[in-house]
Amino acid sequence: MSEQRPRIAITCGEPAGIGYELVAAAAMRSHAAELVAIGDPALLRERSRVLDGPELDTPAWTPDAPRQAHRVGRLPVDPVPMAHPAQPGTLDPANAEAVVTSLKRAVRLAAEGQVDAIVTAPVHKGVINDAGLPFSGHTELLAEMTATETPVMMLVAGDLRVALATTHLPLRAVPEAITPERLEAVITALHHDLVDKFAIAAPRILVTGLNPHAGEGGHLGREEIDVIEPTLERLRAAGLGLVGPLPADTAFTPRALEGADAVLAMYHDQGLPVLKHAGFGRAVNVTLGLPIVRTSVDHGTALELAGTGRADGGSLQAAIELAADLALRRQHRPG
Ligand SMILES: NC(=O)C1=CN([C@@H]2O[C@H](COP(=O)(O)OP(=O)(O)OC[C@H]3O[C@@H](n4cnc5c(N)ncnc54)[C@H](O)[C@@H]3O)[C@@H](O)[C@H]2O)C=CC1
Ligand SMILES: NCC(=O)COP(=O)(O)O
Repeated sequence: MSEQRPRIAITCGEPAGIGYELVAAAAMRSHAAELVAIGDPALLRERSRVLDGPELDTPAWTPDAPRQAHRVGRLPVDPVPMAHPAQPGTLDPANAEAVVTSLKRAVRLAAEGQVDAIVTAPVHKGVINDAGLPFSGHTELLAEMTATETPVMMLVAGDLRVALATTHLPLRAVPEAITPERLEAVITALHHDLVDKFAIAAPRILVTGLNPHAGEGGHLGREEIDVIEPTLERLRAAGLGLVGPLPADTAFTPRALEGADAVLAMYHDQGLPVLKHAGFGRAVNVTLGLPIVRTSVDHGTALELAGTGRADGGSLQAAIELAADLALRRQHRPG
């Protein structure tokens, strides 16, 4: 089969944040993939002026455009104009609808096969909700739009992969969200995509407990005994390589991680601080369990850096590279 250069749609994210200038900076580099932005072309040009070099060229793009190689300094844009002129560092709920429209357009393009992957720059969840648009995160929106019951958020920094059993929930809602059904679905999706997307033949997954010391035999919480351990037992019987539930405080020590392909943490701030300590600036957020390829950066909108040209584009670069790899792997999948 002949190899087709992947076409990647990049959403530019919150217009008051660093997304637009990072996307413009990415377009100033060469890529093995074709890049198409979805967002406000005038804002991309404006933010490209804070970077060293000439202004970005932003021709209009439509899905019927022929495939072509990326050209440094040129970024075709599927235009979604902002409602108000965007100011770096100043959130404006009037622009939230355009942000969400860009995302939805990207998901539709991927679902229809017009693009091979999507990469998302960071949005500001708060301002989207302030605008009256209920929004917990890309992960949840992607799941809803693709009818995916159990999306799995996984961040990757080099060899370290950290997936989450729950995503954007208040901490007090976490224990009751960790049901046997949810845990089984998350672990099954994680195992499946480590095999299918990351070509790991027999993944070994470390699973943390929820409570300190993994519950200390039931004296510090019973979720390990009542939910996690029985679920792991069932899945081990089905052949999955699972270790745990492990006390989370030592699950990420180099010794515990030896031979592990991923760690499944029970909630956002149990797993992600470790991952970001290890690889902030080069890590990638990838959503597993979806019928489309989606990667994203490891950081947020960094409002205080917006418009300065000083934000680090390493994670966006890594997200583009991983999206291209995953899209190519899909092309080569039999059937
Ligand atoms: N994928 C997404 O859409 C994500 C969105 N967010 C959103 O971002 C907003 C702000 O979140 P925060 O917790 O403040 O995280 P943040 O990542 O925006 O900022 C945390 C710290 O890291 C620095 N930083 C972030 N990105 C950087 C970069 N590229 N180069 C250099 N320094 C960088 C910031 O200056 C700040 O000191 C929130 O609304 C959150 O929901 C957060 C994470 C991911
Ligand atoms: N901390 C990662 C994060 O919040 C990104 O979430 P999402 O918007 O990619 O679902």
